[in-house]
Amino acid sequence: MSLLYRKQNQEILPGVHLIQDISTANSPMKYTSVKVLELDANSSYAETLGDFEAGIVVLAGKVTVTADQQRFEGIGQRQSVFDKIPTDSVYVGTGLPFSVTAQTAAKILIAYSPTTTSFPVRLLKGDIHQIEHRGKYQNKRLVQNILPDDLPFADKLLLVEVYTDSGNWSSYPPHRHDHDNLPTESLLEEIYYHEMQPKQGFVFQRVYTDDHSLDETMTVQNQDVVIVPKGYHPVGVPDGYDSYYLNIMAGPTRVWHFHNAPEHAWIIDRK
Ligand SMILES: O=C[C@H](O)[C@@H](O)[C@H](O)CC(=O)O
Repeated sequence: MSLLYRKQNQEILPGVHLIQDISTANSPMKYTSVKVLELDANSSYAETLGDFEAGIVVLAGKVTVTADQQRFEGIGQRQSVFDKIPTDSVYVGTGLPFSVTAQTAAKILIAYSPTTTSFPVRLLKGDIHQIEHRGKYQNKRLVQNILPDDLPFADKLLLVEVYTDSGNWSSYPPHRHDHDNLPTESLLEEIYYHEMQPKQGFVFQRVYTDDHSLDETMTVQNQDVVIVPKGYHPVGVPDGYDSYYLNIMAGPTRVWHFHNAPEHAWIIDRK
């Protein structure tokens, strides 16, 4: 079973192009699903959620989102993820209908997690994102938190975007969060939606468990998705290219407590 899902490009509605669609139907994931859509200007996508909550992230362009009688016009803060400007998102609670209409050519990511617990629809403006500059030496990365565990606005979903510049590593030193052992470690599945700049770039991502029963190293390309049902999941970015990924995490408890691989934890302690 590969953990790597290559980008597709299927016009599912007039002007609506499906880039990724990963769910329990075509993956081993139980808590997380994702769609990535590219919308031509003036095209629309609509859906009614079943027993799922959703986070709609405006990766690029400007859109209008309607959900549960609310309307959020002209949301989206950037033309490319590599503008490194925190963007806008909309949280939609379980069982509700929503629509997205593109005002400009746009790209959206819809993250889903199963739940019957209802939270209110909410606009998550980019300017509330908590920004972090993590790492040192060659593991520096910029983290823009979209829906972190200290924002009590969702039942299961956690959303974060990470920028890793040329020659650096992220999700590094390797960590896992696949043991339901709070407060030490939480069990969270994870989905990585990747983009590269320039687009022909690639990154290496390894997903592996302590016993190496799972140990897959992938060459990941622009708009590919890597799923992390369990295990450590470091990302290495070759010289000359910059990496972006958006992480969707969810599990039994909506808290991010991770465990660093002990043999690599020294990386953090360097002065
Ligand atoms: O577990 C979270 C994901 O691996 C990334 O969001 C990671 O934390 C990003 C990073 O710190 O490099």
